[in-house]
Amino acid sequence: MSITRHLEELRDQRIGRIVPLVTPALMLHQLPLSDAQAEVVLKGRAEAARILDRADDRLLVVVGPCSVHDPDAALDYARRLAAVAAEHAQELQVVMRVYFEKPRTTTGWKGLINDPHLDGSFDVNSGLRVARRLLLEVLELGLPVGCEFLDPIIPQYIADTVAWGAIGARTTESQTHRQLASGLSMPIGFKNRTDGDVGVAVDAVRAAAAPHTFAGVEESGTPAVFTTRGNADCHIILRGGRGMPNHGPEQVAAALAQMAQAGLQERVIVDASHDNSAKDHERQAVVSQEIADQVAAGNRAIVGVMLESFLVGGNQSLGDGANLTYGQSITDKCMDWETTVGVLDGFAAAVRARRGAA
Ligand SMILES: O=C[C@H](O)[C@H](O)COP(=O)(O)O
Ligand SMILES: C=C(OP(=O)(O)O)C(=O)O
Repeated sequence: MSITRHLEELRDQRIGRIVPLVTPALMLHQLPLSDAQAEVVLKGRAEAARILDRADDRLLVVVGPCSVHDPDAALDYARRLAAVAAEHAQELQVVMRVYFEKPRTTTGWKGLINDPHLDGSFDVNSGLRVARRLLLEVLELGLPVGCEFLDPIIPQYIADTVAWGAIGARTTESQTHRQLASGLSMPIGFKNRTDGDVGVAVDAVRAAAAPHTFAGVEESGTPAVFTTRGNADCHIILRGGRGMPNHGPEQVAAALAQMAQAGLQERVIVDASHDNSAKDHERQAVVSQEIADQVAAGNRAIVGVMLESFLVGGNQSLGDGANLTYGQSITDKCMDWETTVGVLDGFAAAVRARRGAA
């Protein structure tokens, strides 16, 4: 058997297509951060870290669509959010959820970077460009952004714009993602596992705090061995699991006890969506109130909340990508804008009450 034939039969047996990908360096050169935008990121990261350390008694509020599928609608949302964030700046640090990578339970649309035209054409080069442009536009409004990191090379294209990051429930247990978090420049929240297990998120926080060495891709696109310094700003996010919530006082206390037992700072972000609201957007406001009540009663370990919110409530099916309702999610159900404003008012009032109780 010839060597060529040998290789043909050995390699890429299940690869259908390979398309060249723009390098991170080229994308950063074409879409650079301005000084003002960089300031928003740096300030956002520093404020988030101070809140996590309880040196700042505000709440970190990560709020925005489940996923971005229409950059115009996301920017429209960002403009409204920037105004409300400024109103509540004394009580809340608002970070907009600008999520481009969707982890799926089985299959489904995997986000704007993976399939920006929403039609299965998987134009990842455009997806990265559209995503980075939107991130810069949101920063231009003075609003820091939060992203979930899923694919381990995507941070090279966008991480410089991100003030706070998440590792999702499906990847919290993954060594690859813990290593990635250990080298990321912003605070990272680890969700509890989809079955509700909080221990894996606690383990993840410990793992990500340590230095790691692993293979990755440099800004130039060259493969490289990275050695990280460890990320001290990691924390857990309670999102419920297997249809059951874990945002109540007992479950929050139990999660904090697990953290203390592991020698970690007692601090937690609570997600009002996902299994804490049974993925029902109308329940999110109720769950938010239940979280706000704990804050108002003096719980200082609840340092932040996560909300899924968009212009229009609920969600819609992507279908063939045509005739979509403007401003409505194509992934998880979101609270509508008016409800979101009320929920943010409620969290700001809870922070004032907590201060009063201190
Ligand atoms: O938050 C988003 C979704 O819950 C997550 O991506 C999983 O979605 P799926 O179960 O619809 O695939
Ligand atoms: C995917 C998400 O959540 P989880 O990992 O908790 O399912 C999300 O917040 O978009």
